[in-house]
Amino acid sequence: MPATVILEPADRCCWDEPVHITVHGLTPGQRVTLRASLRDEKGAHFRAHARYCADGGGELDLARAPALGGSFAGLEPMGLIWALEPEKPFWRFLKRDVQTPFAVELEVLEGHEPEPQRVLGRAVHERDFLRPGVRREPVRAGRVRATLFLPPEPGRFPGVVDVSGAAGGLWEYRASLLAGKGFAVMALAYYNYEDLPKGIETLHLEYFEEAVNYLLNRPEVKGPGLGLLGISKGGDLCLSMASFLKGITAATIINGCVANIGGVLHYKDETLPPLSANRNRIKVTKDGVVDITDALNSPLEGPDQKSFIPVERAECTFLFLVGLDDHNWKSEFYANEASNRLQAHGKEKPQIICYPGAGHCIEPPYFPKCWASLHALVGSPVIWGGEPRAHAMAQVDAWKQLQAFFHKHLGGKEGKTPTKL
Ligand SMILES: CCCCCCCCCCCCCCCCCCCC(=O)SCCNC(=O)CCNC(=O)[C@H](O)C(C)(C)COP(=O)(O)OP(=O)(O)OC[C@H]1O[C@@H](n2cnc3c(N)ncnc32)[C@H](O)[C@@H]1OP(=O)(O)O
Repeated sequence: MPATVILEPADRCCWDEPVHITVHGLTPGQRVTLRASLRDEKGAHFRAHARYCADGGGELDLARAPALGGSFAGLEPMGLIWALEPEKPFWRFLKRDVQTPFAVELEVLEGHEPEPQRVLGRAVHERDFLRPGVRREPVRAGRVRATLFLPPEPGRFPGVVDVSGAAGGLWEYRASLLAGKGFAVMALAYYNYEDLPKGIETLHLEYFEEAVNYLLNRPEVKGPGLGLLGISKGGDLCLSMASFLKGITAATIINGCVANIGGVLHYKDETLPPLSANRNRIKVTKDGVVDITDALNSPLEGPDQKSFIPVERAECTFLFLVGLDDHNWKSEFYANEASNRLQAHGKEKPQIICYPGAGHCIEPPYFPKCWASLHALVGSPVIWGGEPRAHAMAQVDAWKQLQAFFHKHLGGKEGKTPTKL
């Protein structure tokens, strides 16, 4: 008997939203395997599968039925998405063009055998990166190279600058999704994009200042200050922006470093050198992948203190989101040191939310965790850390927390989101 896959919302939703999957038309207690697959824009295949049993009425509801094994186990209504794994080694799940969705193919297969079985039902679920009506506007203003995303409704919105990690380019997926939640978000490129510097060796905060002023002057942006959202290298850039520039009200740092990283940062007559590293502390795992967790020197010792970002100069409120299994570097230590420095100077204690089992790449909800991939500054694959389920839960919570934080400090909805972890 053919089975019917029912999706709610039907056919499509935004990538950061859950989808409710049920299967109708099975026999009571029937053993089936559900399989999800997706092809990214470079043609790389991602797959996940899980074994289930239908209930006494021949229905399978992923919100009620635990998976009995496969890519994950237990009650995981979104497991088929967050547990997607690349076929290609060291491949990372990324979205390059936010104007097109990812199509997830779902199949219901007969039985629990590991080999392919008869297909009982099938559905395609499209997951969008632009909520209907969200406006996408490329920004080429002065030196600024960015993309601005505006919510569909007319009005003025809390403004956020989104700064990605090292590797450069212009990554829009976080900004486009966040604009769907009522923010005016500018994804900002800062190197390796169009006519911007090719490398990270020398950056000038004046560029970021120009971007901040551009966004603040947009009529759609509710002032008086902006939010900053930075991950990894983007995190230390946001700390520097908050410390040196005017017009910043709130900053969320996802697994950032409290010291300047990768290249020299200049602002007017001040310079922050990059934190130095010791290659002898780089480990190679049993799979032959590089683990750089311990490579960087401490920003509390010797000449490396010059790289410590003077966060005490910042006038804004901070939220640090930390993966406790970050293998890129010591994010918890850096967040605590930022907090210590702020408090030592009489500043407000920042909120630090730590996620056990979460790795370095804390992305929007349901992004499959990447085990290891090419690290632009290292030149070889590095492990990012994170246990898949804990990492997936952290991404859902972090997404809620950063929205609540920005709404609280930039306007819009009030309130604190209690962490579920
Ligand atoms: C034993 C060896 C020892 C080595 C020693 C080295 C010592 C150095 C000292 C180390 C000190 C440690 C210092 C730590 C400092 C860390 C500071 C930085 C912290 C961060 O910011 S980490 C965050 C990383 N960045 C991001 O998250 C942004 C996302 N972008 C990316 O990851 C990259 O841009 C990406 C996807 C790898 C490449 O994108 P792009 O440039 O657009 O891609 P191309 O098409 O041009 O391809 C280039 C290259 O990348 C491969 N590629 C493309 N897509 C992917 C993908 N989805 N997943 C994995 N790999 C991908 C592609 O195949 C190309 O590779 P080639 O080999 O073919 O050139």
